[in-house]
Amino acid sequence: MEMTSPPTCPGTVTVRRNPPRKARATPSTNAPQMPLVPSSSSATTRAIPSFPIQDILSMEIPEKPRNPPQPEPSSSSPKGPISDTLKVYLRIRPLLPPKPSGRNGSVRDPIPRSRAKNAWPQNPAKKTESRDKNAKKKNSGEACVTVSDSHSVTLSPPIALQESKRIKSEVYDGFSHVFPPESSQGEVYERMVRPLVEDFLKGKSGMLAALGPSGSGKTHTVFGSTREPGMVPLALQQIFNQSEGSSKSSRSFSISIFEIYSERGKGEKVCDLSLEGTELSMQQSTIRGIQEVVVSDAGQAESLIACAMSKRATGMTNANIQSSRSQCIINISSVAYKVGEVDNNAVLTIVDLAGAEREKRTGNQGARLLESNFINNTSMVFGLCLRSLLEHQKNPKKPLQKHFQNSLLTKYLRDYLEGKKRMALILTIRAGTEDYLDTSYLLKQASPYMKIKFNNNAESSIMHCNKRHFQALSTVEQPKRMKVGGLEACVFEEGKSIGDERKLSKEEASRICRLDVSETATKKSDFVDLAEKERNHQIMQNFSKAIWNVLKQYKQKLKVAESEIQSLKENLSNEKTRSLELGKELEDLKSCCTCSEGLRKDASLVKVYTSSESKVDLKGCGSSNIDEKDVDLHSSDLKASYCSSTLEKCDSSPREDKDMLSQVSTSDVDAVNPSCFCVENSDQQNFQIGDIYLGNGHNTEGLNEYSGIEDNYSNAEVTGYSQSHGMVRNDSCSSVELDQLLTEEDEKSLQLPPSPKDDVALTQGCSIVDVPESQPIFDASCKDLNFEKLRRKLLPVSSTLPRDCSTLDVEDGITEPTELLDPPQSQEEDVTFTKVSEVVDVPDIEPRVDLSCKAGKPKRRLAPASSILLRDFSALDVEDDAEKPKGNRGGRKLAADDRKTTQGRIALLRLLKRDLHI
Ligand SMILES: Nc1ncnc2c1ncn2[C@@H]1O[C@H](COP(=O)(O)OP(=O)(O)OP(=O)(O)O)[C@@H](O)[C@H]1O
Repeated sequence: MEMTSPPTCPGTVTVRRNPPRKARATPSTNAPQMPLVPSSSSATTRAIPSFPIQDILSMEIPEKPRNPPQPEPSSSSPKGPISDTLKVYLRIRPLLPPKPSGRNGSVRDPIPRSRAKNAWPQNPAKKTESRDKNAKKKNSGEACVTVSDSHSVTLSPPIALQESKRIKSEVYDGFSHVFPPESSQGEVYERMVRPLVEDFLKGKSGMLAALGPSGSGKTHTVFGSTREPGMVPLALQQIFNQSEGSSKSSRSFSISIFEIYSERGKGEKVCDLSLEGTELSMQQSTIRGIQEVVVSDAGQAESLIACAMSKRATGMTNANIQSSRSQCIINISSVAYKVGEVDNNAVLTIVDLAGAEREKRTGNQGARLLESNFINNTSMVFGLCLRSLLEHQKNPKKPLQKHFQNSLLTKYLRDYLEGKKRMALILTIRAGTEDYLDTSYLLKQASPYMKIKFNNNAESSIMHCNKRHFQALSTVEQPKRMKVGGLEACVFEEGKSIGDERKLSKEEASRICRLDVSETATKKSDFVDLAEKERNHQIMQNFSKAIWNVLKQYKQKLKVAESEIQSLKENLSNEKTRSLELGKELEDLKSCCTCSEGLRKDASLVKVYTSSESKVDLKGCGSSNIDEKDVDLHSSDLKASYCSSTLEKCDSSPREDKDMLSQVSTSDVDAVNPSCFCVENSDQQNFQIGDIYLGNGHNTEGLNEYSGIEDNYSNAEVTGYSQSHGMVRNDSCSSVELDQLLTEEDEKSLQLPPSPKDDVALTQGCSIVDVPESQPIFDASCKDLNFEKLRRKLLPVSSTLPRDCSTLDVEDGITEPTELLDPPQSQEEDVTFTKVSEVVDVPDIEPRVDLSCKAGKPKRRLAPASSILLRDFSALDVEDDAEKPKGNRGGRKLAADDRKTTQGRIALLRLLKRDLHI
């Protein structure tokens, strides 16, 4: 019997919580979904399909953009290319050029020159001399450029510059490849162009450009010769050979070729070189109207290009027998002619630039020199764009400069110069010592990297001249200074960091001057000044714009000012007109004023009753034509008559009533009597009243008699009007109302005796003007007189009152002027008011005031201005005036004799009248 043990229970049990993960099917694969199979192996084996290896292998994977094979991948090193889109190659032209026979086999030579007119220099002797000179230099065998390796070269200065210890060697690195002088065209093509052509055939555009100084081998490299075909023929052969060999499709290509040139340096033009050579236009980066010639084989393409090159602008210079004077651009485009095949629009562009040239090297003059300026300018702009692209590729943070806008060439090649398309640039240089500056300039401009082994003052001077171009390259160099006073003088100053400063001998200086300074100066003038000119042009343009704006603003301001001036002129004219009107008004007013002056000049007189009596009663005069009211003068009137400074014009009327006249006292100054006193208000005729005393029936003897009396009295006392007495200036007389002067209080104060003699009637013939000589007549304040109360009769002549007397109130007085002042017997009696500033001889007498008569004229009116005159008249001693009647003693004394002299007075008056022509 056999015993079996029970199965043991497992100690731990693993429980799987999460469901088993299932792998998600990959959509990209076409692998079929593998179904879930049972766990049995047989079933599983049947369910698993076989791996679709054949399907996977048959799938077409899209081709990725493939970079061209790098000949020498050394991107990690500075010696390698800095970018795939820009590759810079360097080719060194051999020092000893091949014999001319080799040149004859070039592509251009068999083609006749259609532009022989561009040949330069014209002087064959000079041409030969320059050739010999260049040959000597070339035969020197000295090289300034040595190839360090396949990516770098070393540029060594000439010996003269090395001796100065200021020109040091420079290492230029980073080239995709450096082609030594002995390199062939094929090598250049294989390494540089073939990748481009392959990419082009694969649908990728690219450009090959040759850049270098004149005569360095650009054209030779690009086009080559029959024996040494250049890049273009080699590329065409590859293109068409590969196309023919392609089994899939047959392709054709179109070729367009044009040049950018400048006639005599005036602007840039684009010319089609393919067929007719018509002028083209360019918009943005596109050439309008260019003709593309479809070629089917390499021979056809080469002949087309050869024909175009014959039309290209070329010329002879000292640097190159057949120098290119334009920028030549060849475009090879792929054209699909099979139905259904899509054109990839790839373009292979090959550019042969005109080489930068120095005047000293080329010997260009005139129009050719202008071409040189254009070429140098274009080359410089291209170099600036290239430099900017190189710096941007080294440091993407550095923005690309917009130099491409400054020339048509760079505009057209913008995409390449901005790194958007692939470009292979080959720099061609010459290795001769005489080419050192040109080579150095180009390398500084276009080499990816530069390392200066030694401090080089000459280079620093160039760097200084082109510091804007090579700022990135001058980081290592020590700051140096160099004074270049001109082509003849060359004095170097070593930087402080060097310290081993050594003074140059004259020979060294002159040699350096020959080799460096002149070259530097020329180079500066050729290359650097172009940028300076461009910058100055921009500055001046902006400056002129600013000035223009300022001028515009000033013009607007000027317009505003002119409008203001115009308005001011109008206002001024208005003011002038107004002033003229005012002047006229003033003249009118003055004419009124001049009336009084005229009165003075014309001896117009205002007759004033000068009766010294308080009241003149003509009733008894017997004068038939004198009314009582006309002569009824009060004492105040008398005073007013004095104030008016007028004197009666004496006139002895021949037909006077003798009765009346006889009653006139000798001393009477009868204002009423036409033969009374009259005083010319003119200054010229002042006379003593004593001379005009009336003498009734008296002859001159009576006058003499009177004269004797006069001795006892002053003239004023006798006559009241004497030349030697008070001169009355009534110009200052203001409005005076005499009645106001003689107020009642004044009258009382006057205490004039109410003597009946005061009221002298003419009939009594005892009216005497008793004026004391010691009393002033009137002061200057008695300007305006109120004749209203005087009841004075004015002559028509006196109707025009002086202006200053305008305030005279004569309304009441001017009632019957003619009756009073122009009696029938009287010849002329003018009573005038004296004018302002009129000097009138007024007798030094004091008017007597008949206060008794004041009661009969209670009505008094005070003019507003008279109040002022009251103050003026305050100077008048009224009390004295009141006492004046006492002074009549003389008059009375004379009155006693008047009767005796009446006849004589009349005669005297007549005489006076005759003398005065009154
Ligand atoms: N690598 C080279 N090998 C032999 N000969 C060369 C080479 N490079 C240039 N030459 C010769 O030098 C001369 C000047 O060359 P090329 O005309 O190409 O200069 P370039 O740079 O085009 O001048 P330019 O800018 O004035 O047109 C030509 O006669 C050419 O045959």
